[in-house]
Amino acid sequence: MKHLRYLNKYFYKYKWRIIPGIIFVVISNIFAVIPAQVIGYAFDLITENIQVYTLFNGFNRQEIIYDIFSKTLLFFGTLVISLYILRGLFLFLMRQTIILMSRHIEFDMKNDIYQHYQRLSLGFYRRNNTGDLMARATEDVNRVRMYVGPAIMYTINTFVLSLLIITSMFNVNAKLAIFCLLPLPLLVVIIYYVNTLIFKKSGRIQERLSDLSSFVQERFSGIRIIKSYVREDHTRDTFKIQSNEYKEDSMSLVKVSALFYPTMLLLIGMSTILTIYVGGIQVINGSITAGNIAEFIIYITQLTFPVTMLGWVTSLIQRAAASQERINEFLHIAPDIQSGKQSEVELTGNIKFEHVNFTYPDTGIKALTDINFEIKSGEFVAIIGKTGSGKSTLANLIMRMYDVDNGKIKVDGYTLPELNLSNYRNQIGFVPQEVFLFSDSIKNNIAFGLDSVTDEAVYDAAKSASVYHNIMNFELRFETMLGERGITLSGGQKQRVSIARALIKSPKVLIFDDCLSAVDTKTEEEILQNLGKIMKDKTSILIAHRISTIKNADKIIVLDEGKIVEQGTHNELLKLGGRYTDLYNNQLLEEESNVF
Ligand SMILES: Nc1ncnc2c1ncn2[C@@H]1O[C@H](COP(=O)(O)OP(=O)(O)OP(=O)(O)O)[C@@H](O)[C@H]1O
Repeated sequence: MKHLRYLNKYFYKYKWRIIPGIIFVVISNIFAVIPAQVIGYAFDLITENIQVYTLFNGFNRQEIIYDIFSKTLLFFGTLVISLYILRGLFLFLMRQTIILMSRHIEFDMKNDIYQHYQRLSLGFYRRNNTGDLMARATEDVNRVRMYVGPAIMYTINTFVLSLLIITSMFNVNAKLAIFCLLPLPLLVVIIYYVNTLIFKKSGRIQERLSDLSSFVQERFSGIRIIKSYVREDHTRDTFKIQSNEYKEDSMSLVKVSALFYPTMLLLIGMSTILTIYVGGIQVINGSITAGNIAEFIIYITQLTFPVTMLGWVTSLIQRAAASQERINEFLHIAPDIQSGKQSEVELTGNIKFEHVNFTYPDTGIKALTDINFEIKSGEFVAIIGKTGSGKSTLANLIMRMYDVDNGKIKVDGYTLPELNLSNYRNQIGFVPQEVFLFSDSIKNNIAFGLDSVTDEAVYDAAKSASVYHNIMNFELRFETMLGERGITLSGGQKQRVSIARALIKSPKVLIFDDCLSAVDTKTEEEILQNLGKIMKDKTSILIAHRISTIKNADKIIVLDEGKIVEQGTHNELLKLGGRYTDLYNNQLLEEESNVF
């Protein structure tokens, strides 16, 4: 329960909704109790009037009595209807304040959670799967909303109504009140247990459904693989098994729900029978009137719904507490990467690694060992090495996606943790190894890193990335949609759009993480030439596998198993006759064999 305390700040924020809400609940319940008393009174009046009417049998006064009698009845009827209309009005106002407040809180919470998620570092996203992140921001928030809205509203409502009704009942007759209320606690307990069971079962159904939809989503995304490996039948069978589990769970829920209403009706029926039986004896004794029985029966009917709600509300609160605990678990995670205190600086692009060691926190894989090098501002530096040698890790460390274990990375003399993170990252153009394009137009994908942009700037960036002509060949040109409902770009086109996205920022430092792999050598050369012009006097770091891509670099760093094994220019490294020369010779051999 303590987890729900987190919500108090929202209640405080919306106090001017919840306070009137409570007042409306009280008023609406007063208008629920008064009609029962009026009906009881009218009931007694009817019995008395009928007696008087029969007394005047044969006299012409009987007509006048009949007239008075029907007018009184009409008056009571109108009164009851007016009272119920007023109750309806206040019920409407109660919902308008409390349920609306719950929607505001839901909105605030979703925004807070989303904002917090964005601040968390890459490690967090690796540790938690997307489905879980989404579930906490949607389903869990929804369960908490059921607490801040309906649960609170019904709790106050049940409390106020029960208080008013029980007081009125005891005012009429204590003995009858006790008999009448006797089955109700049993009803609360049963409803609580049945509801918990229903929630547990529907939770499981929810899980099954989300497993089923993830399964279907993944299989549809991989439909090409399924078809090429002729696994349609196998996939259909797996779907059937999962679908069957969902069906079984749903059937079991239906059984429990089917028991719910009959049990409830049985207990209410018992309460009514007890009231009539005990009340009947009291009427014969003369301690209450027949009208009181009518009044009590209305009370029972009115109490039924709130009492049913009590069991429901208890399970709602339990579920909300569990959901809030899950939400809090993420909200209390502090970002691993904290921005530095240094005010914004304009980078010149001097990067220095001093004895840097780095181990991935989740896997314990030591990716970099004692890395030392310096990139002077304006240099073009290439990083090469076998797969898994730590090249992307190096790029990630420069982007400060992770912090180093020990050693220092200095940029323009500042260590990375000193720098203002957004200001720093904003000045770097990063093209990751795995291209990611949003389901949006090509133009918006290129302009992604900027708040405002001109068409010209987008065209220039596309030209520099040598993708302009490809885009112009599409019917909608730069407005062409990418992603699920749009077109699919080729691997090389995707890489070039991703490069254009980095170039449009006119970054001070540019990092290309093996993003020319799907581009043919002629286009690659063109891009590199454009880059030479754009990045003149700015720092460029290029991670590549092909020596042809990097041979003109000012410095080439050769990595192997997380260590720098060689560094120098192309010619210097060839002279060394070491690892770089081996790579060079291997690639020459490959090219020659390709020719034949
Ligand atoms: N996010 C991660 N979490 C844990 N370990 C990782 C992560 N990313 C990479 N590694 C590990 O770190 C090591 C270096 O990987 P890295 O991606 O830096 O290599 P690379 O040289 O870029 O390889 P490639 O040329 O294949 O892209 C590998 O052993 C890899 O398994």
